[in-house]
Amino acid sequence: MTAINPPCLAFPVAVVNTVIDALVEKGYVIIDDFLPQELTQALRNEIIVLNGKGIDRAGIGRGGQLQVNTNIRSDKIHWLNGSTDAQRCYLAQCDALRRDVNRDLFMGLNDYESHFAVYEPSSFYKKHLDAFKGRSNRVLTSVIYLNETWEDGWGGELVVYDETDQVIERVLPKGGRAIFFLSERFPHEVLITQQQRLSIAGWYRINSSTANYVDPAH
Ligand SMILES: O=C(O)CCC(=O)C(=O)O
Ligand SMILES: [Fe+2]
Repeated sequence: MTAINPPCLAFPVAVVNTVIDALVEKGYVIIDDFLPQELTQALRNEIIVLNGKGIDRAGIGRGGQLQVNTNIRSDKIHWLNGSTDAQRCYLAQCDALRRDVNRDLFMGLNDYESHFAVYEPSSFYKKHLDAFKGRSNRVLTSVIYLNETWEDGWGGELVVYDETDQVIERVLPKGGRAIFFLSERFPHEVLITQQQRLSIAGWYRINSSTANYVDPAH
């Protein structure tokens, strides 16, 4: 595993404020070079090693109701569990962001779950919402991209729609780039990729009495 050097840096205050302001103004934000390069590289190395050993196809739903439906999505995922320095650093910074968001926006987020995702060539994730209104405890979605480079023409863009189904963003999954969006407001899809596409998708969640519902699509 690659050592992280310099050791775990906090997200700069200006970046945290950009996220918070954008969530208030428009409900989403895209930030380049969100993670320090060393951390992006360490996380990328990890997912490549894990993928080499073999990781599972993502399912839809949770627990006993988990189904693998490759018509909807065809990525492979591995949940982060804090078992390496890079994961611990990433999770610690995401948790610090959670506390900052709560402090300023009173969102009451109380945890963050995240998984690596590998989209092999010809993989996709059809249009979906990460949370349905009042039926999920997922509130804020984050996606961090881990490829070193990404070129136009490789496909694999994240297409984000607004509440009236108009395309508002086409995001190239460039390494170090991050997107945050309110989970129940923005339908989105991952277009078919031509190249192996690496990322970490994560969700800030609230505790709620509706937590018995199955979160859609994960
Ligand atoms: O990788 C992306 O750009 C988005 C992935 C996604 O929508 C999800 O995992 O729910
Ligand atoms: Fe999603």
